[in-house]
Amino acid sequence: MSNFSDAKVILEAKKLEAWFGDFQAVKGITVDYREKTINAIIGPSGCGKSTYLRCLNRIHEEIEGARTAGEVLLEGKNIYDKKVDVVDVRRRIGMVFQKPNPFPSMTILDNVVIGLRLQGISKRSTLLEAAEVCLKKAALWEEVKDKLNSMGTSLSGGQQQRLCIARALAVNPPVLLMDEPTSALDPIATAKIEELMNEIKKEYTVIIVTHNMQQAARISDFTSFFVYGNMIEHGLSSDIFTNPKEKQTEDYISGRFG
Ligand SMILES: Nc1ncnc2c1ncn2[C@@H]1O[C@H](COP(=O)(O)OP(=O)(O)OP(=O)(O)O)[C@@H](O)[C@H]1O
Repeated sequence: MSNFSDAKVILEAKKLEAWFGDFQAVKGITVDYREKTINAIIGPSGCGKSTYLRCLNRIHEEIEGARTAGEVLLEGKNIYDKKVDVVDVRRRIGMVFQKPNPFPSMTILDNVVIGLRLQGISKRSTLLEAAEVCLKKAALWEEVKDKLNSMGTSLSGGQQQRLCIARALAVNPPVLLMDEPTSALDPIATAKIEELMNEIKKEYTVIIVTHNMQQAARISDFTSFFVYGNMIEHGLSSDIFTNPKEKQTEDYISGRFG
């Protein structure tokens, strides 16, 4: 099995810290993410996984009283640099949330192409072509191709989540963050999303928070194990799930802790 040592590093967290007021939720995380890999983050509830993920595209700072320290380098450039445009950061590091959140007043088509429209693309044929490509990548095209003008919210939960994935992919982000994207879905919808992740990783780097260790083991190339804001262990998923270095990781994956 590949250890991905030839793959280019696309995103790096360096001594990344996060606070809510005086409470430190993320405590100095340093890690590299390689291009076209799936990276899982696992750990007990409340250990800072979502907060850490939200620091990787500067969404954390939107919460009142929240702040960060350290650096996140996207293709070598610190996204926390004062000169950096936050909107551009969030375009290049996309996000899919736990609960599917299609824009309620928009059709399926408009949901997918909203990011392109905001970039000034208005030609209908270009938007339709882009929508088809993204909906195919999100494994939703066959189910919606005859009803692109129906409301996004008319779809099932699993379809809505795939619509949100298509929407995130439309602006071609090199990195896609996913925060428990299947936890609100049934096993069939979950399996569909796991399948499409193998397609997504041909072009994108994915960082996914999941509570489901079988899911992490099945779909990810690398796994990080977090406890109380610290990263206890990070490595190839094949090692973490079969031969972890740290006792705490072993206890967690074997269900003795957390
Ligand atoms: N808006 C907030 N204000 C204050 N504290 C918060 C806020 N959001 C999260 N926290 C705290 O920060 C810590 C980390 O929370 P976070 O949601 O990142 O954990 P998590 O590992 O993603 O948890 P879970 O697996 O349960 O989703 C927790 O102690 C939580 O109570």
